[in-house]
Amino acid sequence: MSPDAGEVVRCEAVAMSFGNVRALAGIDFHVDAGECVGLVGHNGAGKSTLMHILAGTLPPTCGGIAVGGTAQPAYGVAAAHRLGIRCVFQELSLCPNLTVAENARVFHRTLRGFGWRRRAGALILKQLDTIFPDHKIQPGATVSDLSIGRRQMVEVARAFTVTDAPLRLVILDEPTSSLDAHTAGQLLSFVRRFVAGGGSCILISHLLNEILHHCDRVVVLRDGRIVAADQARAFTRDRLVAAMGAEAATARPTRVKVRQAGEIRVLARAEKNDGAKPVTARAGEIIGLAGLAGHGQTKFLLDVFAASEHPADGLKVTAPVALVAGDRQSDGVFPFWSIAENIGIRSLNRLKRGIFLSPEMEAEHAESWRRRIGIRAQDVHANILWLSGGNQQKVLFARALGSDAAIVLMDDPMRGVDVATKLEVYDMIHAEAAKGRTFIWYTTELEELGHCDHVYVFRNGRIVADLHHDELSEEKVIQSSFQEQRPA
Ligand SMILES: Nc1ncnc2c1ncn2[C@@H]1O[C@H](COP(=O)(O)OP(=O)(O)OP(=O)(O)O)[C@@H](O)[C@H]1O
Repeated sequence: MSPDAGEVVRCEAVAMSFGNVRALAGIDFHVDAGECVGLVGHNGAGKSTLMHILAGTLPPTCGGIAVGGTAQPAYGVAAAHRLGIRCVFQELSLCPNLTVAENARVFHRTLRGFGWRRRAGALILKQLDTIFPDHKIQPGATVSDLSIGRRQMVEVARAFTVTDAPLRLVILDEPTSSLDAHTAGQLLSFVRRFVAGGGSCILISHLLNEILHHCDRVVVLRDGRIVAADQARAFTRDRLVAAMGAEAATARPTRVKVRQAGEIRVLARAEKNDGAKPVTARAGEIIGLAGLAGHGQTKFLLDVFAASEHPADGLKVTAPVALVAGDRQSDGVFPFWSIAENIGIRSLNRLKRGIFLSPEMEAEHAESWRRRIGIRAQDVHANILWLSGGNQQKVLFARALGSDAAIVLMDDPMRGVDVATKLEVYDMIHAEAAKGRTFIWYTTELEELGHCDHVYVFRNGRIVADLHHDELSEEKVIQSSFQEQRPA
């Protein structure tokens, strides 16, 4: 490897296999100082694996890594940190039982001695203020009490904090997947400021507009190989999608036929005794929940879910419910179970022979969904954690859609799902709604609201707008997200 002054990191012929799964098939990849490189590819293409190798958390099966032009034969987490390479992983890595400040301290071992907690708090707060000026996160807050969006903000801010070690490259693996459009915009403009100041970033995202508008160069991975690499301005969305191998992934019209009122009614209030309008969802309706992240949408979904089991004040649910969790790490995936068990858990009654669960029926059920929703796994008996993040999310869809639930609650469910799969899932949602299934869908991706019959916008736990499909626009949703509710 020849030294290059402007080069931050380079890997040559890097390959990685997990058993007989080849995640990377020999990759040459580099990042220069002062550039943001976008990395895209289908679910399971190998993006996170490459990032783990660059962050030193996974040693490659073969190939070499050089930092600043110097080969690093003994590369690992400590070396990466010392050399200024940080990573914000897709599955967040904060310690949930520690505070925000304590999590910052874990990263910076020099923060010790008298007053370390205050100094760690000040450090992370300064970075949060810089990246997300209106974050409202307290350094003393326990991480498990924060919403997934706020945890993502802390994780991002922590990666950019500096004490004694240098900071040269920050790898961001789907950093906006749990952020609303406003907060995602703040992060992406900060990334541009960071690279303008000479820092470097790798940005992984399934939101291709983020890649096209905020990266200097784009690299496309497909089945563990680089299939395209060029300046961002040389790509169009269609060229990116085609390079990813998703021929069918052209945008389709999102207009949905507004259906007649049916017999299933979900009647709920966003917050008890607050005078807000009730949410009504009828059979076959696709209802959107919007607004800035953390303004009560997830709580509302969880309240509906709980009310389907136990009657609750002001909340009436008259049909079986399934939930697609957005925070798969804490609420969705059973980590010690196989893919088949994770898919079948919501359908146990239908997978029994006599009184016992039939492993064959469970495997058949999972196999049919593996094919239908394109879960990239060699075997449904494999542990779910062997799947890439997006493929784990597909398992959660399969669990809900394959169940008998008449109402499917979706908590920002497309986190980490690739473009082609998203379009397939949208089609499935429309087909299922046409058959009478009801969807209540919280999304941080504004364009997904176009699939909904109508949309409730949340602010501070209350519904501040009820927008019908025909009057829906991004501006109206954003405007309502920032407006306080008028007195009823
Ligand atoms: N710990 C593991 N054990 C077994 N297989 C793994 C493991 N981690 C990743 N893989 C496999 O390696 C391949 C690449 O996965 P990777 O997570 O790098 O994909 P990705 O491009 O990041 O996908 P996504 O967009 O879904 O996050 C996949 O086939 C995945 O199943």
